[in-house]
Amino acid sequence: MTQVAILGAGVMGETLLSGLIRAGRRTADLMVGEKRPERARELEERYGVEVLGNVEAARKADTLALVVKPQDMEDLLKEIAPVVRPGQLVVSLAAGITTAFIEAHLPEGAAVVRVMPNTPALVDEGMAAISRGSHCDEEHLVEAESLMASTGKVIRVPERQQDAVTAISGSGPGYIFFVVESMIEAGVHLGLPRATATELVVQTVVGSAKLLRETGEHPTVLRERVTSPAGTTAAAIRELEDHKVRAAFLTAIEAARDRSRALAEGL
Ligand SMILES: NC(=O)C1=CN([C@@H]2O[C@H](COP(=O)(O)OP(=O)(O)OC[C@H]3O[C@@H](n4cnc5c(N)ncnc54)[C@H](O)[C@@H]3O)[C@@H](O)[C@H]2O)C=CC1
Ligand SMILES: O=C(O)[C@@H]1CCC=N1
Repeated sequence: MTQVAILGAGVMGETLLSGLIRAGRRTADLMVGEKRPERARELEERYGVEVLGNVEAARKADTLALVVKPQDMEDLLKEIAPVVRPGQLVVSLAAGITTAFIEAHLPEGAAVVRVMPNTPALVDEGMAAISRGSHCDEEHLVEAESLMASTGKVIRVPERQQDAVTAISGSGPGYIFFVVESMIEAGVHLGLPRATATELVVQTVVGSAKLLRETGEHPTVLRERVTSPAGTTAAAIRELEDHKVRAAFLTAIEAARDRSRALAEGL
C-alpha cells in the first residue's frame, strides 16, 4: 500500500489523517511530520501514527501531503527538497500556493498536485478540487483523488480556477457557520432559549442542504416553495435584499479570491 506522509498536522492535516484512517488505510502506511512537539505527541497518542522529521518522512513515503500554512510552505519545501524524488507525488493543500511555486522549489520531475479541501472532510462530507502540476500523469491524479476521496467528494479543475474554488468551497463552511451563528442569535433576540434556537437552525441547515442535494432542484425553485404570497419568508427576504446581502456575498467572495491570489505572492 502507498505510504503517505502528512507534513503539517494542524486542523486540515489531522482532518486528512483521520479521514484516511476511517477509509481503511493502515496507520503503518501513514506518517506525520509536525513542527510542534506537543501536537506531534497528541497525534501519536490519538491515532497511533508515527511522527517523524520532515526529511525522514519525505524520504520514506511514496506520497507527500503538504498541509502547512501558505506562509510556511517555502521553508518546508527547502527542507524536503534534497530528498524529494522525480515522479514522487507531492500534494499541496495550501491556499494560494501554485504548483509552479512548489515545482520551482523541488527537484525537476516531482509530481505536484494542488488541492483545495474543506473542513466538512472531518465528517466525510468534504469538497476537494484538484489541479495537476506540470509533471503529473493520470496515475498521479488518480492517487491524489483517492487520497481526497477518503473524506468526501473530489473534482478536477484547471489550476487557474483554484483561487475561486478556495473562495467558494475552501472558505465556504466559514460563511455557512456565520449565517448559522447569525440565525441563532436572531432566535435568541426573539426570545427562544439558545439551545432551542441552535437545534432549530442546525437541523434547518442540514435539511436544506439535503433537499438541495437530493432533489437537484435549483435553489431559486426551492426558495420559491418556502415563500408563500404575502407570507413570512417574503417579508424576511425583502429585508435581506434591502440590506444587500446578495451583494455582500459577492464582494466577500471576491475578497477571499483576492486573498488567495495574494497568498501566492507571500503577502
Ligand atoms: N482550515 C481550513 O479550513 C483549510 C485549510 N487549508 C489549508 O491547509 C493548510 C493548513 O491549514 P490549517 O490546518 O488550518 O492550519 P494549522 O495552523 O492548524 O496547521 C498547520 C500545522 O503545520 C505545522 N507546521 C508549520 N510549519 C511546519 C513545518 N515546517 N513542518 C511541519 N509542520 C509544520 C504547524 O505546527 C501546524 O500544526 C493551509 O495552507 C490552509 O490554506 C485549506 C482548506 C481549508
Ligand atoms: O482561511 C484560509 O486561508 C483557509 C483556506 C481555505 C479555508 N481556510
